[in-house]
Amino acid sequence: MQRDLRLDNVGRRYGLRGPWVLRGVHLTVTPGDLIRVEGPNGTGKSTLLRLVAGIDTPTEGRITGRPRTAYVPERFPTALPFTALGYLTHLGKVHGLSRPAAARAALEWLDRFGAAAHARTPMAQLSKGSSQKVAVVQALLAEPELLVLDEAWTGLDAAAREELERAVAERTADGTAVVFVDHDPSRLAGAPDATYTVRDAGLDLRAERAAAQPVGPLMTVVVQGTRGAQLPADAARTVISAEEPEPGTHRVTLPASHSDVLLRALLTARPPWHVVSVSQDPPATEPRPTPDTESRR
Ligand SMILES: Nc1ncnc2c1ncn2[C@@H]1O[C@H](COP(=O)(O)OP(=O)(O)OP(=O)(O)O)[C@@H](O)[C@H]1O
Repeated sequence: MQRDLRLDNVGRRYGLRGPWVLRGVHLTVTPGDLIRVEGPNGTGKSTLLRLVAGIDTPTEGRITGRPRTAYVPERFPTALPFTALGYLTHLGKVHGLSRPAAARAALEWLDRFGAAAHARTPMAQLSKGSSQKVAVVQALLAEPELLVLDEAWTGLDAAAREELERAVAERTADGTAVVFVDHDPSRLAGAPDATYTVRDAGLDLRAERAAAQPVGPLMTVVVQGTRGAQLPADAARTVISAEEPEPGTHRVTLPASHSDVLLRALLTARPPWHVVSVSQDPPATEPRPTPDTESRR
């Protein structure tokens, strides 16, 4: 994603005299942003996501800076005359891959989501969960610059839900912007750069990254780099807090779901970083040592 997607004074209503579902909405999505959208049922979250995804146009206002976008809709059409693999290969070709490359990527993604066994199943015969995996894979396959996920975790099994969290962390670390709605408040906890609430047809900024209270499991990772080295940008993006207790040694805290991305970024950096320790943080009910007391030990 080269530049920002901007919604300027955007409004949307259905029908000439329908009530305004959204009005006066301003939103800027920058590369690598992870943005959560929340709000009660029927307030306009899906309407907003369809505008952000570019599959709907505003009744008033402007949307500029459209990047290459992929979208997982709240309801994915299943009655398509393809097998899962046939459908995904077709989409891969639409996104510019050769047929063999598209089929290979589709199979790899289906495998990652535990659905490789259903590759040759006609779409109309897939279970709800497998069909949702195809919905997610069609979006990831496109290697978009902006990924829009409307309740994409709904219907996935636990392993696939985790895999999607991992994929989102990987994509955002690579500069893809992700805008998502999910009914589970702990989804990607601690990771969003911003959380917006749709309320009274407007969009309120509820929390920015610095103020977000992570509630999911956290990890603490201690790493050593060369003296004076800054954490690589890809790694820094995943962390909630970081300190340098002594020169060259960094202690970072991050959502456990992002640890793979952090470790990969550190180990593939040039020169690579040395990982000293990785530990799951104690549950929030146990007192946690403050950075101050730790550094005095
Ligand atoms: N295609 C449409 N035609 C007419 N009205 C629509 C259309 N899509 C949405 N609406 C109306 O717009 C309002 C907002 O709907 P939307 O689906 O965007 O809300 P939501 O917050 O995503 O809801 P939910 O949490 O239930 O998914 C609702 O009153 C809905 O009935």
